[in-house]
Amino acid sequence: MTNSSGAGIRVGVIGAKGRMGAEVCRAVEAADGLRLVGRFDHGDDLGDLGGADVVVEFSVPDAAPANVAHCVARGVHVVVGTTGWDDGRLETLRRQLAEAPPSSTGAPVGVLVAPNFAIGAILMMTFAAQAARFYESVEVIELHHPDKVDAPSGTAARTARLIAEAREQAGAGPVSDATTHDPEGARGARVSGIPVHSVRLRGLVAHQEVLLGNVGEMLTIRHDSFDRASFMPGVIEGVRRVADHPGLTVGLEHYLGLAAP
Ligand SMILES: NC(=O)C1=CN([C@@H]2O[C@H](COP(=O)(O)OP(=O)(O)OC[C@H]3O[C@@H](n4cnc5c(N)ncnc54)[C@H](OP(=O)(O)O)[C@@H]3O)[C@@H](O)[C@H]2O)C=CC1
Ligand SMILES: O=C(O)C1=N[C@H](C(=O)O)C[C@H](O)C1
Repeated sequence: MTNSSGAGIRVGVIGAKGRMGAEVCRAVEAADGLRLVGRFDHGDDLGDLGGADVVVEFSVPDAAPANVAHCVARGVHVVVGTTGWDDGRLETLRRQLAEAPPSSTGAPVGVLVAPNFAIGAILMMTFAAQAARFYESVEVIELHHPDKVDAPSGTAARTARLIAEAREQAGAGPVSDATTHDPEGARGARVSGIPVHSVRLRGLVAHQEVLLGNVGEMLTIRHDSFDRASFMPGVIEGVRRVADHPGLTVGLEHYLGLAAP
């Protein structure tokens, strides 16, 4: 995409003072053909978004829907990394997109909501969904830094959902679990019927294991982000391609040929 003036893609960042937002600002400034035109954070007036063609949103789950709605209502494409997009929020966003004005090039607005931009995490989710139907037991363990405000992680919630969908399509039954007494919640959360366990530990960044078990064997699929740099190629790819994907896309895998279009 180039904008109407042909001067590359003008990019705004919401949540620009945060851990991810600051990293995204650096990555945009270093990327060919992208120009950082606005940094916005808590309390800032988003206004005309600095004239951005594409906004990258990394704030907090309770703020992201209003920020994205602001962009969409102004015909600005959005790449969203913030978590918390349940079915209700996604449905509201679809309605907002249906009523949105066209973008600056006249094309319909595109929004990409991606729970994880790291290529390895996307592959982990894809592999887990492929493997899920072959195993009696599946559990997800996500491990993150202790400053993270949401649990389970957006990636774990998405992984559990993809696993559950794959199992349902294959006619696999519920995962085995004889537990009848768990007053402290030691068995973790159930997301789409899949047990999910959240660890918060100083020193960690973002990590996940999917454990799949059968009689006599276990398959472990693990991904580690040791540095937030791991998310940047995916974010930049999203910025470059979001205008070619009108409407709502959930998951960067749809831009990478890893999922049905
Ligand atoms: N999709 C992916 O690949 C990844 C997603 N994430 C997700 O991204 C989100 C941000 O993570 P992280 O950067 O670590 O969090 P941070 O807390 O470091 O950053 C969030 C920033 O957003 C600001 N903020 C709060 N409210 C608003 C608002 N209404 N408008 C604009 N900015 C606001 C915060 O300001 P203040 O602190 O002053 O409130 C803070 O500067 C989380 O949901 C996280 O799970 C994280 C990593 C990768
Ligand atoms: O808060 C984080 O750090 C992360 N959030 C995303 C999530 O909740 O899945 C992506 C990644 O795990 C890092």
